[in-house]
Amino acid sequence: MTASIEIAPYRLRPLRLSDGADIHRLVNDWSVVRMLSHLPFPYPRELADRWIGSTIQRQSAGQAWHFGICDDKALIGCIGVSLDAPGRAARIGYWLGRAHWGRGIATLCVTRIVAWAFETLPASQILADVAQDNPASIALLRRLGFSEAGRTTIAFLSRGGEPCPVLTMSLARSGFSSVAARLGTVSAETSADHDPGMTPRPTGPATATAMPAASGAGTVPDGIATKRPASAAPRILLVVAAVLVDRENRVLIARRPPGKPLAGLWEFPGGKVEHNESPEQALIRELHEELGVDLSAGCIAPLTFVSENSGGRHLLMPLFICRRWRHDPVGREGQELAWVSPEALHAYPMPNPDRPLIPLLQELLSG
Ligand SMILES: Nc1nc2c([nH]c(=O)n2[C@H]2C[C@H](O)[C@@H](COP(=O)(O)OP(=O)(O)OP(=O)(O)O)O2)c(=O)[nH]1
Repeated sequence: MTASIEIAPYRLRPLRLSDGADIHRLVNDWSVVRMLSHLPFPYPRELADRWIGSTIQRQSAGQAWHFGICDDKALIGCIGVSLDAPGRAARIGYWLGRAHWGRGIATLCVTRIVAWAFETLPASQILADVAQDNPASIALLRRLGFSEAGRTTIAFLSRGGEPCPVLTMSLARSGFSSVAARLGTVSAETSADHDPGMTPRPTGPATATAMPAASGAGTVPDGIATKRPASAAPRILLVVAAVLVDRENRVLIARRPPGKPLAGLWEFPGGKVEHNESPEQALIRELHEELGVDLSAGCIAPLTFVSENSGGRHLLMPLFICRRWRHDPVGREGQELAWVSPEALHAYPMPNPDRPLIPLLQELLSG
């Protein structure tokens, strides 16, 4: 499941079926809905539920990722990305309830989701379609490095089907560094934009428009924002993983579920290290979330690490080994699990960075 993303004081989290009433209340507002091409106005309550259902399906299919934007009290908007079929381009869309405009929230969220998309998805560019009469959103995207890639006309359902001129803005993966640099500088307090921030297609809660995310280039561990010069090396994606070894010296691997990048490949259980977490804390959390396993009273020892640059991002993955834990591992996120002898690991397709680990484990655990 896609994790929540903290961008204090806000939180981006996957949408839930129970968000329907909030989404309806926020979107059924002319000043918001007029910038969303595929929503009728008035916006019927049941369309919000249908849209949330469709976003959940699209995420499972690995087509789109939508997040609710939440403050400390409630959901205040949505943001998401959808991938085109070849996985080359991701489209971003977002909207905020009117009461939340003008505080830099859209800038903060779009910046973070662009970073997330480039670190997570395979797209080489991110696109945004913006009504030409939405200057605040156009300005926001320009500030983040987007430039005009084309002009078209889209019939806006919200405006009674009226054809409206739309700008397609794009940001290439190679331009990502300038966005990433802003991650360390943009805050809700310091960035005062007008952010009605809405691009018409992607995030509208009426029809199931997908939100994608891009892939493996610039990489920021979720929640870790650092400043760096635009020309610096790729960002580090800090992931922690464990080799759980049973009494027969078999190791546990998990299959990445549909909807995740690298779906279908087998990996060592683990995940991204979050802000303010040590690798050990992240490992204990991830294995509890993913497998229901309790490592806290066990013994986890550093084994080796992976350091590999691929597709513009740099994966740094401390790998721990563990022989004692509480509770039997179960695939709590629907992922397939397998206990495999080190000699048999070659038969399981794994992400490229894991391949050098196989001979190491064979040497360590066999014979
Ligand atoms: N856990 C794990 N990740 C690996 C391995 N090899 C490898 O390249 N990776 C990469 C795949 C992903 O790009 C990244 C892990 O990120 P992830 O998205 O699965 O992390 P997560 O569990 O926090 O996922 P999510 O909640 O954000 O969806 O590390 C491995 O052996 N184990």
